[in-house]
Amino acid sequence: MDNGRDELSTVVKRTADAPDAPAPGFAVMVVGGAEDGARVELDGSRAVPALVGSSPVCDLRLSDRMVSRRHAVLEATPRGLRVVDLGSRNGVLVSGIAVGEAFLRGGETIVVGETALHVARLAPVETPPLPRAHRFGRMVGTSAAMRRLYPLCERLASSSVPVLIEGETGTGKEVLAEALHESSARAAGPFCVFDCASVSPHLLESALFGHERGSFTGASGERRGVFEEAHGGTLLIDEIGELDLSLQPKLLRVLERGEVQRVGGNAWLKVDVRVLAATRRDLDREVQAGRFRDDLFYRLAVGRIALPPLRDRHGDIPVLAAQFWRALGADDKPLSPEILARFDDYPWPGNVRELRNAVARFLAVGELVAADLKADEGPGGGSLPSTVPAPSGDVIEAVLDEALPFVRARDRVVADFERRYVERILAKHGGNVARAAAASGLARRYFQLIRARRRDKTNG
Ligand SMILES: Nc1ncnc2c1ncn2[C@@H]1O[C@H](COP(=O)(O)OP(=O)(O)OP(=O)(O)O)[C@@H](O)[C@H]1O
Repeated sequence: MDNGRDELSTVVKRTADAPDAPAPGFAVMVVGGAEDGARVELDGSRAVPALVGSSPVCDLRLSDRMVSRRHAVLEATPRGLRVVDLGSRNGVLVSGIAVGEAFLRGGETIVVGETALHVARLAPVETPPLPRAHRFGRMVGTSAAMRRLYPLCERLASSSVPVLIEGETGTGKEVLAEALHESSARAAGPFCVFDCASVSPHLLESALFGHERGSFTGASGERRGVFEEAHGGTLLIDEIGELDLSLQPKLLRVLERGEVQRVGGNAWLKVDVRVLAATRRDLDREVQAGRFRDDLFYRLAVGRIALPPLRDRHGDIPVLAAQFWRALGADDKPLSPEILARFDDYPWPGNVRELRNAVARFLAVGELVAADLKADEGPGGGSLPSTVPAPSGDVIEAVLDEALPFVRARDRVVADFERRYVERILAKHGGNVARAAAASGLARRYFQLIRARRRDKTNG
């Protein structure tokens, strides 16, 4: 497996509060101590974040023993240099005051552990014009935030290095992973997705690496793991932040050796797989908190892309809504400006997925479902249509036990309800879709849509 970190160590990350205007540039320099004079520059046009800490992955690596492995993150934003304490042991001081997060203008001194860092603002430089591309594969977006990402996506697609894709739920991490695969030299090979959150912990190892017959109770036959399935292609390990600490060294070994060992087996099997990983967690914090191994992070994040939330993609909502409107089978009539304006005003906590679902519901029902677009009800406010009956307690309990974020938990409950509902009503009507749709009181097109969505999820 290729680990061309040196060529492609670029990290592009945009944060929730970074609008489209280019950010000013800053230089942060160590003053005194073993690393006196070491500096990092944060390019305003690309908003490149930098890690400060004692870990080898850090852009500003400090040998100060009072500094945590991942102590703080620095990022150029239009509001100034953003400094965030990553939960360090000894905190971050700006001009003598302890801060969790602060925006600096330049001229300040940041103290981490016993090390002082001087912040200087750089003179503005001419920034290259944004690329004109409006999409990367199936991933659509005309906003500046998205267009800034496309050149990096192109570069990463043409290499075989592991890539870490970060972003809130529904921002399109899986779409991007597939687009990277499809634009790569591996496009003719398989694209496999493995969701660490959907497999129970005791089956994870066998699902990833396979098992030999009789290797544990219930292993009646041998089984290939997803690494073997993805041989010659790309494997997306979704929700990598959920991977149990005990399995992380095993995954690291596979990435280093390019070989897997099935559970209960002795042989090492060669696998040619490009690994992409996705997470909605802040892995920098997970590493700092000791829940994710630094060395595994280093292996996975050779390339790193953070997808911005939809609320920061200025101009993308109408483009995406129109695209979904057409793709979901609407006739030639475009979405009305009133509906687009209401979409544009909404913060979309469930991001592009929530927008797609809202368009699908609008298409099916012909009007916005009353509970949709109520931004004041908290994350995902009210996008559960009022026509959906309460799911059974066992499903809710199971989802609650997983302690997922609200939007994701709600999606799981609705998904489970939809699957069971469709199966039940189809069975009752002998598999006849027209009769099942009529009996459920849904337009046939909407019924088919739910059915296809469930099938996609089951296959995916
Ligand atoms: N930029 C985009 N262009 C077109 N469709 C998109 C885009 N981003 C997301 N989508 C659509 O939004 C939905 C959610 O996307 P996806 O599953 O890739 O999100 P995700 O970030 O992986 O979500 P999660 O973290 O919940 O797994 C899909 O239906 C996908 O097709």
